[in-house]
Amino acid sequence: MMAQFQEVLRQSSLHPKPAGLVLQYGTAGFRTNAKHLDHIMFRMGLLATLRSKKTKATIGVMVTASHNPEEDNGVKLVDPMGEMVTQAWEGYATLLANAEQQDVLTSLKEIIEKEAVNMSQEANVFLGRDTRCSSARLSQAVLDGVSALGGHSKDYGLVTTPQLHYMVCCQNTGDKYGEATVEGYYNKLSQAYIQLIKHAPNCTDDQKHLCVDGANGIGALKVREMEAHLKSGLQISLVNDGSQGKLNDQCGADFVKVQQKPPSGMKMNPGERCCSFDGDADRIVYYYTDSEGQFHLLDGDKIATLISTFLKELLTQAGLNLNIAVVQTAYANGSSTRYLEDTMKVIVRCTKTGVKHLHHAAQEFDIGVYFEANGHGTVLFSKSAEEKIQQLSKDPNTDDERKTAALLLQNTINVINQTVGDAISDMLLIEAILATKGLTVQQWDAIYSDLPNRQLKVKVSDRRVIDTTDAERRAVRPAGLQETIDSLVKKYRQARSFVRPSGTEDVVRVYAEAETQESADALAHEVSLAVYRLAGGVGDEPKPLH
Ligand SMILES: CC(=O)N[C@H]1[C@@H](OP(=O)(O)O)O[C@H](CO)[C@@H](O)[C@@H]1O
Ligand SMILES: [Mg+2]
Repeated sequence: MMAQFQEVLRQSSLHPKPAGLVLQYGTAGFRTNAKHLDHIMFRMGLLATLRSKKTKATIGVMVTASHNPEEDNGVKLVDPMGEMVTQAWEGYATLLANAEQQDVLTSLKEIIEKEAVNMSQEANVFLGRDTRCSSARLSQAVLDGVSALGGHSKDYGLVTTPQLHYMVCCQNTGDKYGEATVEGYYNKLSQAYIQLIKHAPNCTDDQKHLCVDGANGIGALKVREMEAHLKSGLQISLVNDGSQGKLNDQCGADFVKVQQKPPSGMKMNPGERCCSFDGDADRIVYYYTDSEGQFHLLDGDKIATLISTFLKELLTQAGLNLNIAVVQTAYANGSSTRYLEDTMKVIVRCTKTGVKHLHHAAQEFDIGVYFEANGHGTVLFSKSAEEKIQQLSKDPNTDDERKTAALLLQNTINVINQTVGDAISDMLLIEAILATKGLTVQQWDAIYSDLPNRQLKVKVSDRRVIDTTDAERRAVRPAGLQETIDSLVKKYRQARSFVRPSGTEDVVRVYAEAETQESADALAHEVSLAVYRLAGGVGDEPKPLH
């Protein structure tokens, strides 16, 4: 053990921490300019190795900064079942990341002791990275961390974030979930997709066509690889494939969602289905322009509605009594929540922002559909739900209609990456649903109409002065803020507004929705002013939008 710690010390000195630099393991891991991350990567290699020893399972490390600019990078840890690393270890990650150079061993030993990690246990770490130019170098730093503690590693190289989550889950379930290779991933998903679209007999080549914006990132590379497996079941036109443009620059899911406009490079014919991935392909949004040239966005809420409608219909056809819930955050459009509750009559849950919260809430149901409005989400099936579906599909006494529904459900399960939101998997599921239901993108969009909404950011000196409750929908601090928001909301029809400190940026986020865009904009502005005045705004006072 002594020799091992000596090796950690030696290697750590090759990955020095800039003195005084403090970073937090935030909503999506560590994320900042790539030049500050070498020591973080090395230390996350160490931590992943400890986590692997502790759980006696393979742990994943993904090097990516998702939708952030090309100059940034970041790292996320993946737990044994492919989920985000558990909260206590996020704390250890922050502790280890911020230890000054001479304190690295002390912090490491503290974690080992607190978690009673058996250091003679074998460790295994899976590594993946996105296409950023800093990612290869930073991946090497992670590998150095793993080897310093004597762990084994497998470097998958360029993969999407959800692909890495998938590999970890496959490995730790003894390949029950699938084969832990990129090829295995393509085979499982594409075979399920091909089975699903067999139930769409009249699908023309036109209907099979989809424009994909790859955000000039890893998703573009992986969609290309996947295409051959789909056997023309989907005709993809890929733009922003990384051959020219810059990663996430004027393109990608985050750009399209926030700017509410198409990415550069996308030529859109009226009514044509288009979608955008983000920089690590764990988010997707759809959109089209109508015959008047008006842009229409179909975000995570519309996706959750489409998927849950489809699943609910199949459950009815199959005669299966399984509960189904949709998990959202406060950012979900009020129209979607109302439609889900009142018309679809599914259970709706609201959690705090951040995928891990949604994922955990979704685990409490037979079938849990979760999506953030920005397009990050997936569907979870409980073990017993999967078993019931499987039994039904094999039962010789089941009539044809029920059997067909059960088989569709089974293929739906197989096309979904249950470990985490996955742009490629979500795309295949959405395409299969539209094809089997014979829906155009306009018909999907017309299921309900979004309430006009606006998101703004306010700079304050310390965003932690804002404290929220009720899944971030109400502010309990500073005094008077919630009362002010309540009285502003009362001025507008169908209005709702809330504020919360961002977990990834140094800002307070303001959300407002109302009957008209003018009202939503005015309300967002007035609430921004209230935040600025009551929560220590810095810089210029927020200006009205119009
Ligand atoms: C309003 C919004 O879109 N917030 C995003 C953003 O979190 P904030 O805590 O709001 O900065 O980044 C998270 C990580 O990618 C994502 O999970 C979340 O949905
Ligand atoms: Mg992402």
